[in-house]
Amino acid sequence: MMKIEAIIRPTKIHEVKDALDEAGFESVTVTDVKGRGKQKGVMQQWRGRKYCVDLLPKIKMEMVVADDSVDKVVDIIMKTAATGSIGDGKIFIYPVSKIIRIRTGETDGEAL
Ligand SMILES: Nc1ncnc2c1ncn2[C@@H]1O[C@H](COP(=O)(O)OP(=O)(O)OP(=O)(O)O)[C@@H](O)[C@H]1O
Repeated sequence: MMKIEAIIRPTKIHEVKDALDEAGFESVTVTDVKGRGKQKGVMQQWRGRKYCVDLLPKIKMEMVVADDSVDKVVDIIMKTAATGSIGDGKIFIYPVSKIIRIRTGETDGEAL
């Protein structure tokens, strides 16, 4: 079991979520976050004055899936979250040691 954590543009969340849902990956945790990548924010202008917005709003999606689903989920996120411009985001993948469904006590694959 692997956890896929994707930091994406807020404007892309519905497209990504719908595509994952259509492929049978409906379980997800979504959080509003702020962050920055290599470009360290963006310059903006307000009333003639320039200022740097250091931390940009992003969406963090977290999904735990079976090992053999990782490539498929990553592929869907790559295809739907990309615009080709800087700030498209990043995907981090971690191993998960245990899952427990609180309602039934089922574990691991049965609790996915
Ligand atoms: N190394 C990192 N560690 C933690 N969070 C990161 C890391 N890289 C990116 N992020 C998160 O992902 C978001 C989007 O990253 P972003 O796409 O700007 O990365 P990048 O490396 O600058 O790539 P790009 O050149 O495509 O912009 C950031 O705002 C931040 O929240």
